[in-house]
Amino acid sequence: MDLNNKNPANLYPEEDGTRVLVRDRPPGKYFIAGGFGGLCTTLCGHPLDTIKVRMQSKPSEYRNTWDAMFKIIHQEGPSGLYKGMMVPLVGIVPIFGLSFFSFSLGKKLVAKPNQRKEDLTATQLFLAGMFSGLATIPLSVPGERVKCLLQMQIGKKKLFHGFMDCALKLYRNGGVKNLYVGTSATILRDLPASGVYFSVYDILMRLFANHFKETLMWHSIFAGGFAGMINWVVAMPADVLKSRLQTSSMDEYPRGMRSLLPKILRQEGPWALYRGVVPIMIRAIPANATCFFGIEVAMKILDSYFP
Ligand SMILES: CC(=O)O[C@H](CC(=O)[O-])C[N+](C)(C)C
Repeated sequence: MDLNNKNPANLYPEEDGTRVLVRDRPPGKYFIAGGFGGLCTTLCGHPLDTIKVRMQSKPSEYRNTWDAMFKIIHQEGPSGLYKGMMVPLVGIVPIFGLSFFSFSLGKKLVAKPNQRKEDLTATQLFLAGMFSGLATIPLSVPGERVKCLLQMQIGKKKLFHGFMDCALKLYRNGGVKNLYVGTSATILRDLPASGVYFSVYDILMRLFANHFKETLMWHSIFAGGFAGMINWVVAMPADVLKSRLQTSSMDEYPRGMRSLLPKILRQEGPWALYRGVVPIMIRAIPANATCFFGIEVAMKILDSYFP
């Protein structure tokens, strides 16, 4: 699909025709399109996310990705892979919306006076991405806490009956603090990971635009899949800490990461910080490629209604 067809809504050549510029859109459009991208990401990537959380939180039970997948399907049926999906479906849409919205806002904040968005340096894009990661923390920490706990429920006797029940039980049993278990680990994960995610995507799209003079749908899908992979290479160690903290009780690790990290390194070695990397990498490419595919489609629709 040519993103440039008929009305060049999102891309247009500079006067001398040598470069292609990305048109600036209002941040509200990024919120809606980003939310739709989040929906595509969840539908495509949730089963592998469940395998990752299980492997990270119960390492002794699952030998590898396939072992985890077969055990879950054998013991709980295929629906076991979709456990806890209601939270991302309800939560990821606004989180991704906010994430793409605040990245576009972050680009405005880091731009020097008269500097065009297209001329932002890699460092500026990284900072705008970190800003986006920070903006989503208030929503993503409780969302991840509930999602991880639901994904870890095994067997018939269920402690939590859905995401509202889980959120309410956590709140009644420890207040807001209980919902925000794992905040530091999530900050450590999302700030640098969002920084690389958005900067890698934007730089790749710029390279494509300069090389091909127009940007096609597959460029966006490729750049999104690649950005998703790099995002997780950076995010993994903090993600392991986050998953362990968020699937434990409030008093298990009283000093949070400072209690957990030395314990993991002592008992399991540094490679434990990359536990779950296989399912997350298998997930990252299609999940983020579909995310950016969804965003491009949503943007095209929005541009045709609100040029
Ligand atoms: C940690 C995370 O959710 O990363 C997102 C990519 C993915 O694979 O889900 C990226 N981002 C939060 C920046 C939208």
